[in-house]
Amino acid sequence: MVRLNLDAGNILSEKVHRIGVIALGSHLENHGPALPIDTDSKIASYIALEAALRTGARFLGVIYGAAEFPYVKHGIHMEPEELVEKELKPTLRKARRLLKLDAVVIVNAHGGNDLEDYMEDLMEELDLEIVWNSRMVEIEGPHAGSGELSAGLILGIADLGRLDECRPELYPEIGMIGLKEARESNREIDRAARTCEKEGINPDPVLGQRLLEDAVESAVRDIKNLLDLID
Ligand SMILES: Nc1nc(N[C@@H]2O[C@H](COP(=O)(O)O)[C@@H](O)[C@H]2O)c(NC=O)c(=O)[nH]1
Ligand SMILES: [Fe+2]
Repeated sequence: MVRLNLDAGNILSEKVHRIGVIALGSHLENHGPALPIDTDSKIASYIALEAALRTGARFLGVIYGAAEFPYVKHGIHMEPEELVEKELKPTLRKARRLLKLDAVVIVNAHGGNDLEDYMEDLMEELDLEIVWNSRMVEIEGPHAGSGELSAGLILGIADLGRLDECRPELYPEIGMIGLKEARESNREIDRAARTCEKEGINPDPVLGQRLLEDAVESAVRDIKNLLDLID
């Protein structure tokens, strides 16, 4: 049996090898003409990878698939139960077994992944400490709005040459301004839509950097807290 060099690399401590960081977003979701359909997965993956690089935690990649409320129709999504049972649970089970993990931080960057209430049972069934981190969704503001576009600008996935086409009458998903059913069904979405209507879409690299840094530092804090938790 090979003895691994657990003390090597930019690690917080040898225990950090037992903590995984996995990204969860959405790969198939319209974000207007200036951002790709997998914007949420790319933002989540950046945050998860950067947090792993800064702490030495295991980067576990990205989950395929995403959930969404039925009244939000801007992409291709699955039911939350299906995402948990068919994607998240088997992936975490395999990671725990193969990498001998004791804990995982799930970095979510898609507003429709309303999975926090599933975490308790998941921890129980997998005998795994799990932290659900949705910091980016909490701070970015409206869907495909200034916040997401600015983060996309920093990641190099935003096409500002198409900014003049970023009009809700052409792309109703922007700020969810044109998603009538979603706005009538969810006060949060309606509020975000009204903010977007008022403020417009303004790409700002300083805002983008600040949002991403805030989200990465949030995931780093979760990893540090888990280090104190696992013995
Ligand atoms: N997709 C859903 N989003 C939201 N909320 C609003 O959208 C963004 C999330 O956009 P993403 O592209 O990152 O998914 C979020 O910041 C909110 O402004 C929902 N509303 C939740 O309360 C939702 O149900 N689905
Ligand atoms: Fe999303």
